[in-house]
Amino acid sequence: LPSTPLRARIVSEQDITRSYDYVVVGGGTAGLTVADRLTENPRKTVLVIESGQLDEREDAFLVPHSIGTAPPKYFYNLTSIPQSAGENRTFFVQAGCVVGGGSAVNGMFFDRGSAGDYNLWRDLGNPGWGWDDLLPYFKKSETFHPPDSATVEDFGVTYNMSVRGTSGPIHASYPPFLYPAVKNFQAAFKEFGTHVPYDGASGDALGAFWTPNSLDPTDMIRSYARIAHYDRIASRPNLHLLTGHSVTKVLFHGVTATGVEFTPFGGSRRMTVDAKSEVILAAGAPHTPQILQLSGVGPENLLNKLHIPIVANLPGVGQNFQDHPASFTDGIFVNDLNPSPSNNTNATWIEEQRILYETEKKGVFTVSASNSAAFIPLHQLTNRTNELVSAYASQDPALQFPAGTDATIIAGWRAQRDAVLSAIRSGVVASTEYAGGSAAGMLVVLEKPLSRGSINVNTTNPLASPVIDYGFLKNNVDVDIMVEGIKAWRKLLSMPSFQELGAQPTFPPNSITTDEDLRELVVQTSFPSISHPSGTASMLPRNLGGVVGPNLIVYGVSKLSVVDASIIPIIPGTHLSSTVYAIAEKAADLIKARNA
Ligand SMILES: Cc1cc2nc3c(=O)[nH]c(=O)nc-3n(C[C@H](O)[C@H](O)[C@H](O)COP(=O)(O)OP(=O)(O)OC[C@H]3O[C@@H](n4cnc5c(N)ncnc54)[C@H](O)[C@@H]3O)c2cc1C
Repeated sequence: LPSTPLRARIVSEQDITRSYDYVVVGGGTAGLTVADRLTENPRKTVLVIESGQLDEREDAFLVPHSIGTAPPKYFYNLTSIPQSAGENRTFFVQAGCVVGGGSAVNGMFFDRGSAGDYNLWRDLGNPGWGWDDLLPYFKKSETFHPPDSATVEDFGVTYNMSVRGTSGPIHASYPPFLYPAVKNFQAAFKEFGTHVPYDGASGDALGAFWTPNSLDPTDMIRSYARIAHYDRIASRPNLHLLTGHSVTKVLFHGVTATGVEFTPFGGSRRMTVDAKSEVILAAGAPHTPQILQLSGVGPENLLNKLHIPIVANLPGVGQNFQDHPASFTDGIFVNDLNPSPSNNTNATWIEEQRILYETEKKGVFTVSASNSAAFIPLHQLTNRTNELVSAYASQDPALQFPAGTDATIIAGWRAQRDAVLSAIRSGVVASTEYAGGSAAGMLVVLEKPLSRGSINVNTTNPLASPVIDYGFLKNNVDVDIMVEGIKAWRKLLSMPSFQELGAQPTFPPNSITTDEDLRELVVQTSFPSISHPSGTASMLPRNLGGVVGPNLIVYGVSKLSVVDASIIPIIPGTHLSSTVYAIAEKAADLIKARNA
């Protein structure tokens, strides 16, 4: 295993001082990024409180090939409520409970959305949050390492250094190993008629393109918030990280946040600490709304029901919950190339590859998620775009929510719906991602769902799980678009470059032909999440159900901000980690500026 020295210093309860300039709640992707940037000023003190522990440099965290194998102790035990539009199935909600949060356990796919994705945020009432505004922060967050010349020559990987970062803390690079069938994936999309962006990170993430991983090419290990934003700076005396402790609520004097209450993870003893300048919430989309609601910031009727004293009535807290639902497809390549993912079941080959990784940092152990991406606008998938867009447009927003839903939430959905439909019509956002690249089976992912879920507390016990409702497939047009995605995948397999490999679909089987039957299959077998929870403290105007404004300060209170994936108002067509780093980099600048 890589032997980078362990540098992290964590503090114990006894080391904590009475007050800090900033208390950051959650030492995950966004929280550690913000804490790093704020402690660049040696006169500012920061305490990060994190429920999880430091990982112990297990392969599961560091070795790309081991993604998805972190033991359960590094995850929260969260399950959704039964999803009524998904045959009442419940789903495990993946959220890392470890220093680094999602960045420690994710699939290391490191891409960005299209300019249209972020411009939707800006145009919904968030000046300063469009693509042009965020690009400098995407760049600031990363150091991009170009692929080696063999990869460029063999696979035709293209990249544009002018949109890449060259000195940021997170390393973005290509593994020195790619499965040969990835070439066929890229070629098949071209034959299908999709656009091929030169670099998907340029704001043009519409089509089939190459994308790096969050991978440090020096050691060929995961690059993530724990190493990049904590180990790297752990010796700063103005930064304290308290692990194994959970924040139970934000403390207020009137409507001014003054600090937090916290407890040993899973324990009952309560302690408090003061924040002189700001309490910064970065507990991730599942937990940030829970903390807000328990602190008295949330929907009035919910708080009243639980006898939680109201600090600010904010109906949007915990609403507008989004993720990327996906359908599973499968198939075979009768004439598969060698090596292929099926080699991973060959013990001899794997042992050779392990040795290759340990000795030369090469081979399949450097591979995490795929390096090819396909994010396709709706009109490239189907000729039913107008019909599907009209079906969404004719829906009554009020009918999307239970009776009694606050009018601002309904108005917010209507505004999002209209903006998304206009973006779909003009083809500036992707509707479907095909995740995979080296096999016939791919995840068909819905990028712009219009179903919305919620995350709410149903008890005042801060250690209980919140009630997680994905709102999965509640909007029937989402199902239609997933069906179009599966039909297009079948067509894709019939393209010459996939036929060269003898591609044959096995699931859904060819016997399922009608849209009606495919709809039924989607309802029965698709799932609500590829671990991209977002939107639960949305950055939107207050009259549209927003929780924070473009300055990320929570409405109705002062000295309290949110900086994690919760603020995303409309989920972008991308995996979320690089976007969360960019949000956090921008958040840090906003916080620094207002507390200078
Ligand atoms: C399994 C998985 C696979 C993924 N794959 C990819 C991928 O391949 N590519 C990609 O780009 N994105 C991927 N993502 C998504 C991406 O990693 C997340 O969107 C991103 O990390 C979220 O960052 P965050 O700061 O909002 O939350 P997190 O990084 O989850 O941070 C929240 C932190 O707060 C802590 N916390 C929670 N409650 C409390 C409390 N009460 N007190 C103190 N601490 C608390 C948590 O323990 C956690 O460390 C994946 C996510 C997961 C979970």
